[in-house]
Amino acid sequence: MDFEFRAQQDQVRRSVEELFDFQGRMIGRGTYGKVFKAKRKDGTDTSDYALKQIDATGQSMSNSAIREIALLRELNHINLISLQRVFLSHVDRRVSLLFDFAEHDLWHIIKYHRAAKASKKTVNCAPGMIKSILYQILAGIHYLHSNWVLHRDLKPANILLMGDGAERGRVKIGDMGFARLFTSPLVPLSKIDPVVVTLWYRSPELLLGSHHHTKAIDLWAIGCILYELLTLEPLFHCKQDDIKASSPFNRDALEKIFQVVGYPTDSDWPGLKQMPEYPRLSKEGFRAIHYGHCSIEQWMKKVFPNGHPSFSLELMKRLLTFDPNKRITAEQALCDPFFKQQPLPHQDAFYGMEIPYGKREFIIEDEEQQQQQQQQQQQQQQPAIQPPHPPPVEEPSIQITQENCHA
Ligand SMILES: Cc1ccc(-n2nc(C(C)(C)C)cc2NC(=O)NCCO)cc1
Repeated sequence: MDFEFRAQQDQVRRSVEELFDFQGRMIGRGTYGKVFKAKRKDGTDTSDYALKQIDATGQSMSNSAIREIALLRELNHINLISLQRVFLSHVDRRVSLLFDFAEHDLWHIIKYHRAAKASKKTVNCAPGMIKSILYQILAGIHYLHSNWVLHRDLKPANILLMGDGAERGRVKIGDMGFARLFTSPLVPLSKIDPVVVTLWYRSPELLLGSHHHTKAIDLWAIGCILYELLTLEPLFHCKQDDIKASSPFNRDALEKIFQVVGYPTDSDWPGLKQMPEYPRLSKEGFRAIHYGHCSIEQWMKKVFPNGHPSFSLELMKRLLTFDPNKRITAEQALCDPFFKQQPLPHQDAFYGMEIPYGKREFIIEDEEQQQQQQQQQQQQQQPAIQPPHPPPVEEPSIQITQENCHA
């Protein structure tokens, strides 16, 4: 090593601790390390950032940090989280990744609306909010898929939304990695962090043991997220899966899917019989006859007897198609007539409304204090009644441009 050059570099190289203030402002944590809300100390830039400190202790941590850096430095889209800087610390062998900060995410937004619904409080939302969020998710995933990148873990906690500011209401798809979380068994995870490993968004082909991760698994997850945005309830709600589950087959998750979508026929899904876990279906007692009356039409008629302005049954059916080869692609979904009908998808999902959601809460390190934090969170989650928001003024919506829709 050129120690003289290194000494020179150390003189000019500023550590992340010197440049950014983030102590005591943890907003997330996983096996990878922790995420903090950070701000530049020198005031040259008043933006907030998300600082991800990866404990590069083990080989696997370093590998995942390298994989994350290598991937994100190649990606650039307004609907994807963007990596701003990388800090490597020789001293504590730590890798710090600086991302743009998103004040909100769909896990917290849905939780807020569920709490409001439960306490019969009115929350005013812009009529086009769901359509805008769906369109932006599809645009980000279309970009990923165009670059042969799969997300593989799309769920509300990974759909971030920018708060007030230049990118107000913009979706930023991330991969927060909360699923691989260790923390004290004393404190139930679901109370502190977004949901741990969940099967609610897992496609039928994955549940039946498919070894091929395809773009279609992301579109199935988007169909599940759309339903949850519309109803505030997860569509395929089933017991959380044990992280170390030996087999991809999960009876509860499949039962829920068949109850909603119906049982797949050979013509629906010609490849069904070739799925590795297909034999377990009959062994576990699944019979087509049990789901003869089940279909998405039936299910949605029960949920929305009078329809819903932000709901397209056709698009939902195309997203929740059993056969991954027949499932709609992100590009096709962006061209769906649903996005050409009023209200058009606005670039600001919160357009025409005040943002009622609270700011991100800081996670207190000390366990004993975590209990206090939970009580505070539960008290604070009761939303105030929102004043009516100003009527929307006509502004350009997201242009359905050639880049998004090769109709
Ligand atoms: C090991 C690893 C972890 C996360 C990512 N990843 N992938 C993405 C996509 C969705 C834009 C492709 C985003 C990220 N990383 C993050 O979102 N990091 C922010 C806090 O964890 C990649 C690789």
